[in-house]
Amino acid sequence: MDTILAKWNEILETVRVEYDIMDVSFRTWLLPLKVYRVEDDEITLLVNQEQALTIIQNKYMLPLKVTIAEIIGTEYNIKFITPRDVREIEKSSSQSKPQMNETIERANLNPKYTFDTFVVGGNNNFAHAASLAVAESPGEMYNPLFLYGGVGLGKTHLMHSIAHFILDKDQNKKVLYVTSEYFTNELIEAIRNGNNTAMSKFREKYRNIDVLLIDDVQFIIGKESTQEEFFHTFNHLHSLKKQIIISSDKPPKDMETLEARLRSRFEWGLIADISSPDYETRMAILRKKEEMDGYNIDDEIIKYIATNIKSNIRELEGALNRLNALAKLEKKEITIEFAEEALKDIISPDAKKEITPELIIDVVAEHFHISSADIKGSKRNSEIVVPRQIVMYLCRDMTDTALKAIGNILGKRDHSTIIHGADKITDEIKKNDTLRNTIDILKKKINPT
Ligand SMILES: Nc1ncnc2c1ncn2[C@@H]1O[C@H](COP(=O)(O)OP(=O)(O)OP(=O)(O)O)[C@@H](O)[C@H]1O
Repeated sequence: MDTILAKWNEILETVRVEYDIMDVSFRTWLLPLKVYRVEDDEITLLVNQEQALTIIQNKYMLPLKVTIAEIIGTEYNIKFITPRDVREIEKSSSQSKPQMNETIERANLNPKYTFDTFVVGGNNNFAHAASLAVAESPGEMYNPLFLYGGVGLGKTHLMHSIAHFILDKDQNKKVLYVTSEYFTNELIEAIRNGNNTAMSKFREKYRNIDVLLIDDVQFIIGKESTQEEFFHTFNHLHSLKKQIIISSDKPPKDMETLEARLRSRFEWGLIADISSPDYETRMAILRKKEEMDGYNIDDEIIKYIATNIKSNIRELEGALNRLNALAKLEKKEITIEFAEEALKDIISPDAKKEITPELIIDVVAEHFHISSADIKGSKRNSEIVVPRQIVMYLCRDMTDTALKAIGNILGKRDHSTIIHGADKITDEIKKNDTLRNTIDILKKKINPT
């Protein structure tokens, strides 16, 4: 497009001279033409007045085609459109975009998690190849595809990549990504409703699907009715050759307390692991992230992060974000000393193992897709208040930290506020199965054993 635009005046002038076009004709027919689009071997030109279309097509199409080939060195087809066509094109593209966005939203996908943004390295190349194979022919090759690996190593990213790939090829495919926690909570709700309609709605949702992605399946261990329901969902989809993709923190054979019939089904298809990335892959991931987010950080700093954060890609990315945010906030340059100070909590090997209120705040914030600052802050909407009370409950339950200290960390709150918040959750858990399930999962996330 740029080359054509840059040479457009020269092209018109050449047509005028070589085809001996009178001034008045030149100004009437050729000068108002605008380059609308250049795609592959076709140039689309916008004709401002519908009445001019036939004349331009008949008289000037060939001269333009020949001159463009002479000047640019490539032969293009020339197409003409009118403002009315442009309106149609823009209307239909603005309709198809939200449609795709809606499809992605309905499937529960993160638009950023695609194969394009996934860095392939020695730690994940098998899982990546298996995912690509499944994406290319869902339901045919490996069913289920079982991806496993430690925390923050890219399982979710790969699962979403498969889903995007399938939807890009066929927007009408019914694709659904859910965490096993979400599946469990929906099931609890359906059961709690106590009527057949709720249960059949639940079943219809999960069985009327082409591709089902279930993340973090380890959290259904010990939940009998969830395992039972998932077992039937699995059988139903599998028998119809619908693709199932599962992720977990460990391979099926190590999920000892999972029902045996589910464990054996998880082993039917292909099992692929993702391990910790090596240094080169960590560097490549950081560079990709830097490029995508438009950061400009010294190579020395990138190497420092890649050398020191080894086992969790989420932390690797988090370190880069944190450096960038802090540098902006404090209006400082990112030097090695700055990075050392800013990342000391992440990099210090022992700091992470201990269960601290800070760790609890981070895990709860991530779980509820809010920021740690919100939890410590003063917002009072329920999206924040409930996670904040959960933090109070978990800090009291899982750490020895004094209530006063918990209060201080949580934005200088009084110790009676902490007691009140924690008690509220203790009471609520007794009557609310969904909350109990969430607390259960949060505890496992905070203290995976
Ligand atoms: N190979 C990779 N290339 C680019 N980004 C990656 C890669 N692997 C992981 N990431 C990024 O690291 C972050 C964590 O990845 P993801 O959430 O997929 O991990 P996970 O294994 O599902 O973690 P969890 O066990 O907590 O569910 C994401 O932002 C993801 O985009």
